Amino acid sequence: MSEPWSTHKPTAVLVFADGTVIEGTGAGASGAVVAELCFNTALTGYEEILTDPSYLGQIVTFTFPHIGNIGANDEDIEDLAPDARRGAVGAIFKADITNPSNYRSAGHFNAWLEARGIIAMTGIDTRALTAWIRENGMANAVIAHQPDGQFDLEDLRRQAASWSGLEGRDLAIEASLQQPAAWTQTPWVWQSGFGDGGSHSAHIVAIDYGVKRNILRLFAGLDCKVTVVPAKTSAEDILALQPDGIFLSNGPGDPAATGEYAVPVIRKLIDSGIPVFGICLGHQILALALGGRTTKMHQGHHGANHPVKDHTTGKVEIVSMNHGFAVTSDSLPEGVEETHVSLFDGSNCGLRLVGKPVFSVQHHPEASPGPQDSHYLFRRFINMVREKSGAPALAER
Ligand SMILES: NC(=O)CC[C@H](N)C(=O)O
Repeated sequence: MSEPWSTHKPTAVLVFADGTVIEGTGAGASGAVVAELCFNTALTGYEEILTDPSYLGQIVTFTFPHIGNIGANDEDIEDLAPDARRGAVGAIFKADITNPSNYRSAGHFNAWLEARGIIAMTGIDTRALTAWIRENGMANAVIAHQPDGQFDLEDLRRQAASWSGLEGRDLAIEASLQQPAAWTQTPWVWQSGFGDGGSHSAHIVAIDYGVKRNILRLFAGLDCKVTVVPAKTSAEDILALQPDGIFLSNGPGDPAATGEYAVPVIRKLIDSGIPVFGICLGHQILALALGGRTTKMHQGHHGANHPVKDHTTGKVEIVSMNHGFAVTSDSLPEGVEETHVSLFDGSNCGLRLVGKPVFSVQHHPEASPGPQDSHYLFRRFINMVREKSGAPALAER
């Protein structure tokens, strides 16, 4: 038979270093980008996921089949600089993107992807691809979208093969703000939207390795004045701001690479006696500062339904996760206690420095997207701050 079965030409490809090519339909921005391929199993919050700066250098495969059908808006962006395009560089979906249907939508998701420079493809069996990542690990790959369907596959394969990957890469410096900034917005509330922080009971200085907005909102919502400072700010400059608490943010890339400049700063801040709280990358770098080690994970944790146990209370919380590196539990030195553990694989999810107001978690207590079980950690931190000033403690839950 000489007639082709289909005249459909793929307008997007995912190309692996070994030459494997997965064909699909292009969406979002056109072009090609090499990155690490990971998956996210959350059912909601695609806009928050794609704008989480921790995803810089990664392509996100969504296991949930319908992505984009509630459109896009400016309110659900997690990146601090909304136009800076720091976040996931590529995205893979099962279903084609439909017209938006939601009262909060301000535009079509495809146009939003394009404006943010995110290269995407649809028509992929994303659950099968996720099963493949689970077996084989997070691979380096090129995602390419060309409306005319013309691809130089050998060139794309070479790009995938020659990319050195995320290990050893400091991406926090790319995700971080260049100048200090004040943050006042409080969390979104049904029917009234975001609020603005008022009187201030404490000053939190957040070191920005790629911070998510909802973290800052939760601090502002707990009556804190919030100042965000760039990743390379010195301990002296941070202390000059007279913080009551110091926050170490989430962020992209390898904690070991970022730790090179962050660790000496964090050690000095711990010595100052001011309470310190870290999330995700901030947790990993804090572990390094305390003498622990981090490793690259096989498939990472990316989703919104991960069970984590808090050893302090014995309670299990369902959490939002997004990490591809982890703190090695047995590397934690004496005096540093493991406080949280993943019930999926037993990996470390939290630590505290015994006798000091210093602790951190691997998961994302701010959620966005995800369950709010871990919001109590913000109150735990603020209580450390309040204890120092003699203010009465907030209820943790
Ligand atoms: N969300 C984060 O802060 C991620 C931390 C780090 N980049 C990792 O992948 O493990």
